Amino acid sequence: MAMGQQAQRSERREVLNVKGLSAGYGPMRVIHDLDLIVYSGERVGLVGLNGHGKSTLFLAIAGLTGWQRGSIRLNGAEVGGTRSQGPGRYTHLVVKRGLALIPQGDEIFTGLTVEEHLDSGAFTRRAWRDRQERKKKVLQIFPPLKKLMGTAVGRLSGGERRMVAIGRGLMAEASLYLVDEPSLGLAPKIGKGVLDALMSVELGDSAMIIAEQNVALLERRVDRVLGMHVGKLKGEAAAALAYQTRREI
Ligand SMILES: Nc1ncnc2c1ncn2[C@@H]1O[C@H](COP(=O)(O)OP(=O)(O)OP(=O)(O)O)[C@@H](O)[C@H]1O
Repeated sequence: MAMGQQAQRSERREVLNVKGLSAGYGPMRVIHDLDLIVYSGERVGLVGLNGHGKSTLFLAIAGLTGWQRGSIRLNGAEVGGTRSQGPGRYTHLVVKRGLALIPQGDEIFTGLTVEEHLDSGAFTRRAWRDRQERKKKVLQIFPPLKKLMGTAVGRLSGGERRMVAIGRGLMAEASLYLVDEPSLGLAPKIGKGVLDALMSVELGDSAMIIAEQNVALLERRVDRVLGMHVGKLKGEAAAALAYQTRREI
């Protein structure tokens, strides 16, 4: 790592600090004793084959797995621990602490318009107050949505729906954005366009983790790529899965 980069990292804040996280569903353990730190301003890629636990890691951060244990600090506050009262019991608190989860499969409501979806993403008081400003930013990132604001999402193409789902996540006043498989199910050119848009998001003091099976879409465009294999992170050292790009500082 270059000296400048090292200095820059030491000044950066830990947005996410995961220690000893295990998580799963019923008797099945999917995540195994996982550690991960993500700093403010970082865009991190998470790659790995189907079923190796990328989505489960995101769900665990949001408190949505069947069970979990271990520490998850979001902006310095503990949001992890044992979830003995069922999935989702504390998710609203994690969201208040600064999490925006953009789940795999869009989770959109076909009868609502594009604008209603975007507004629904501005769920904190501050994000709601600033929603017009935030919508403008989302429309700069996804210009095709401009003409579709009054259109019901059920009438949109797959690529447009994905833009709505991601745009809704970006409406939150979040400091950690978890984006699960943004190119999934899209034609290659459309998927690349969605990834381009995610790369253009100005993170400022926030951070983003993008889970993606298509490594080529992340290559040289994110700060780090981590590989996920059978519920464990294969850090920057695993050449086949992980590499680090160096930004000009
Ligand atoms: N809600 C659930 N209940 C039970 N098992 C689940 C649930 N969600 C995921 N799993 C299982 O957990 C394991 C990890 O799945 P996960 O979705 O986290 O992997 P992934 O790396 O994100 O892959 P994909 O890209 O397919 O989502 C798989 O064996 C999957 O079948």
